[in-house]
Amino acid sequence: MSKEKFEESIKNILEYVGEDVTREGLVKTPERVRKAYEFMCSGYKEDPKEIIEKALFTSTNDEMVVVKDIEFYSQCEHHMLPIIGRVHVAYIPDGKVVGLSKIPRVVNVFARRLQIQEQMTEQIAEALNTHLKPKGVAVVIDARHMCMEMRGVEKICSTTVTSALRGIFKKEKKTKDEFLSIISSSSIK
Ligand SMILES: Nc1nc2c(ncn2[C@@H]2O[C@H](COP(=O)(O)OP(=O)(O)OP(=O)(O)O)[C@@H](O)[C@H]2O)c(=O)[nH]1
Ligand SMILES: [Zn+2]
Repeated sequence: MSKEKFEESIKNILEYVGEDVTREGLVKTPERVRKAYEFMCSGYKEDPKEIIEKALFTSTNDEMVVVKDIEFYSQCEHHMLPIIGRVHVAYIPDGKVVGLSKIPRVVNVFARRLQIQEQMTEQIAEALNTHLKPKGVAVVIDARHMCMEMRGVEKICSTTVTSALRGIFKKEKKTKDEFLSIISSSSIK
């Protein structure tokens, strides 16, 4: 789709809500919104395989690696309103570790799309499981949904927690419990 068509759609929305699209503050709004959407949906153009495989390092470490409190912004696919939260990721290496920064990068790939939280949780776990091939991977997301706060049911104190477990995290309660105890101190601010 062309940039012009996108911007025309935003003008239509502004008119629909009763705005004067020619007033000073709004003249550049369609262009600004387009650029914001290009950024917020840039994850569609990114490949998690490339991100992970670029920074794999041989390691004999086989203890749990946890990257917690990775903040993210996404948008729900139902209302296109923000989902704001934190992702906690753990894996147990099997001969290879991944560059630490690549984990938040993978989170961004899936956050910067239209999402539902359950799918985003699965996609992060699946990408790491497939391309890092660890003994196990665990992903927990704790998030606020603006479609449940700013409108609709209007519940501002409620957060949603989702998880995806693979390999040893699924099989061994001890491993899962260790992960849960490491992330238990985290909460959304
Ligand atoms: N499972 C799941 N549901 C979500 C997520 N984000 C938003 N939703 C829900 O998607 C549902 C869409 O329901 P609909 O009844 O079609 O939409 P609606 O009339 O706007 O619903 P209300 O939000 O209840 O006013 C709502 O219950 C939202 O809370 C998500 O990440 N996961
Ligand atoms: Zn929603």
